[in-house]
Amino acid sequence: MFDPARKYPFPDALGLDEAPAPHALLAPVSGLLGTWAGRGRGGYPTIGEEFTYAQEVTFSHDGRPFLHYEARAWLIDANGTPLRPSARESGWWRIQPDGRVEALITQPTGIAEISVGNAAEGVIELATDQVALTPTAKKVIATRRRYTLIDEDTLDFIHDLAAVDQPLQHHLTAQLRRRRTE
Ligand code: HEM
Repeated sequence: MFDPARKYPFPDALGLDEAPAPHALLAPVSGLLGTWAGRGRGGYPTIGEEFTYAQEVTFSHDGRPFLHYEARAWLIDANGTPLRPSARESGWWRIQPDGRVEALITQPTGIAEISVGNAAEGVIELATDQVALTPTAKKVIATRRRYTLIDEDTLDFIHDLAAVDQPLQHHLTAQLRRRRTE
């Protein structure tokens, strides 16, 4: 009989050594699998002073040719003390046989991005193909992201933003380190 309380029988894997095995199409992004944490700096012409933030990012899969992506950030002061929650987002990165990536990413600020790009040799580049906004969301026109695996434990991230009548330009730069469980 169907038991609704039963645990989901197909949990996500966070690493290559976990079941299920990653789908072959995930090869160009398999180095991202796992949980990453680190710090970044950000700014934008409309928001005054630059800010420093901490961030945690997780990429997982369930054996099919897409990644589940989840990220949350919080602002910190010069000592690293948390100040307040900041951006959160989650989504799906669909990997195509030629290394193209189609990403769907949503944010609680009323922004949904459809981004397309490419994954090759540890670099994943994504740029928005479409942005959908809820009626009260800030006017985001485009974003551009680049994730660079510096080594197996280090992930650099940059994020450019065209929004609130500003041209595409830097919003965020971060360096994340792989979080190991042992
Ligand atoms: C690590 C991720 C991010 C952090 C830490 C961050 C941080 C910030 C901060 C601190 C502000 C100033 C407003 C405030 O104090 O809350 C801001 C504004 C903004 N951010 Fe981000 N952000 C992140 C990701 C994003 C993403 C992914 C987008 C868009 C897709 C985005 C779009 C915007 C926009 C449109 C504004 C408003 C600018 C304005 O109204 O002048 N941010 N962000």
